[in-house]
Amino acid sequence: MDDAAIDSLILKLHDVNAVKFGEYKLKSGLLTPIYIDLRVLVSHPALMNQVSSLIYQRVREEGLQFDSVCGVPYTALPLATIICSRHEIPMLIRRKEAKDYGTKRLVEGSFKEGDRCLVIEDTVTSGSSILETADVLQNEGLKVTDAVVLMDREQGGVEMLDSRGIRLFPVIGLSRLLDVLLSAKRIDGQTDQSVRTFLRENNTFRPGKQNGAGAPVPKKPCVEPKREQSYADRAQLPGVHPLASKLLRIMEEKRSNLCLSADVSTGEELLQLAESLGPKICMLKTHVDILKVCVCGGEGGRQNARWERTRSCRCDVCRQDFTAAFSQKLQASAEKHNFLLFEDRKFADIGNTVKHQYGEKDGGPSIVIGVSRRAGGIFQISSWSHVVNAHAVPGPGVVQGLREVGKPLGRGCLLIAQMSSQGSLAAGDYTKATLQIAEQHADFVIGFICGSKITERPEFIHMTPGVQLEAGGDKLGQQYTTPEEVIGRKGSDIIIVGRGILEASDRLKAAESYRKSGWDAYTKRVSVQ
Ligand SMILES: O=c1ccn([C@@H]2O[C@H](COP(=O)(O)O)[C@@H](O)[C@H]2O)c(=O)[nH]1
Repeated sequence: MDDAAIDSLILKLHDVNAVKFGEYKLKSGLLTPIYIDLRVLVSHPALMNQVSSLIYQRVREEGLQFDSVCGVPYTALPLATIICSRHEIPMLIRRKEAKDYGTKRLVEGSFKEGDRCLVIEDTVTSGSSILETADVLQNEGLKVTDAVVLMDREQGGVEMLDSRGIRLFPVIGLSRLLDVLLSAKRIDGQTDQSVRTFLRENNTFRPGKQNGAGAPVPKKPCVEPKREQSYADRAQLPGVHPLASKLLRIMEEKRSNLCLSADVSTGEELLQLAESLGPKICMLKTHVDILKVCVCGGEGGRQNARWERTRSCRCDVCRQDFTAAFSQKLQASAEKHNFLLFEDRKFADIGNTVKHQYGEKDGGPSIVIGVSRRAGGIFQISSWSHVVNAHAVPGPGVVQGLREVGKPLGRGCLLIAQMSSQGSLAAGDYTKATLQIAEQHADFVIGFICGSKITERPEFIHMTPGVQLEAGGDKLGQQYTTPEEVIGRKGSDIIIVGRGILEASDRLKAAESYRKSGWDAYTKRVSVQ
């Protein structure tokens, strides 16, 4: 890059107060002695042009290949617009929130599945804002492997993104900025030193890493490689939920991070799947409301007495599948083959209601307005399913209601932080709020349903649906990503696979392929990092 142009830009940025010294709060809440405020650029069109040119120069120098450009909202949006307009490159706009009318898209602009999108950012600290935008783009089927940033605060953003498969190319590093301001006597030696100390001591990824201004990202990381904790390590962490610990141990023992989504319509087939594929999986996910249930209320077999007693009809009319005996068989199979049961019920009501839907604390009948009623409905989920899940949309009360029933039984809950379906609204701030609810209820919430890792806290388990051996989708908006992508690049822990296995001609062989792909991606991840 043109050193003189960069030095001159640094001084101009200082002139317009885009570089401030004092005490400022970063997005993370951390107090910093230097603040880069590139929002002021919009009032200085000549400077905007200069910044955009230098960003584009960096793109060219690195020979980056892409089909479109997306600026991280909001400050980098006008920069991306100038670059795209000047060089006639298609641009995409990532919405921070989906509209509640019209197309409800999170990414505006035209693109095809698999198109490569280059991300542009104004300033990077930890890299989380770039990652957030990249996640949204990737959830829409775009490939994001490269990003360019004007100002790198050299606090671990490059390394963090590198660990998530995104190369970040900075135009200016903070050390270079300090050098220039010091030689121009814009700052004194004391300020220079205090900022450098702050940067050294506040690396958000790995302490001590300094990134040369404008230097290309090293092909190999020049920091000590950090090994990610294995499932077995995480199972032993103090404070990890006992059920999460059990699941992590099962995964390690069975060398399986595969959850089978057994979306079948008869109990017989479900039990047969549990028996035959049990050895390959760490978890069996059910939708028991797909199973045939009694439609005759016991009339069909004139077995009313039995129906009242057992809720089990088995007459020739309805051949009810979900019975107490059935759930016992399912539990026996889970015990025998060492996997957990997960009823994918997706609770989404107020605490008081979900408590009744989930079951009873003691499993007995409850009296409601003088009528004997068995809470938990016909499925009695809390009595047999180790894990359930909930949407965060009602707020923390949904978890509190489920916890009242599930915690005494040793059950655990997954919160739905993101969904695999196209146009899902569970993204961005919603995902963050979901994480907060989980953190506040970590004695019951064991992890998330999500597209990628949403927290570095190792006690939470990330489970990802929408997985097939080839990326793609179905006609109703389901989007598929591969096990390598989900486990290897997106940092999730468990792949949830349904039709990829259920529709295979040899289900056992298919389950073994998914088990192996998921496991191989995990072993690569824990040994490489
Ligand atoms: O975001 C979500 C949440 C849940 N699911 C469930 O996972 C399976 C996926 O089945 P496939 O046949 O592999 O598509 C299904 O039970 C969904 O209800 C999801 O797909 N996405």
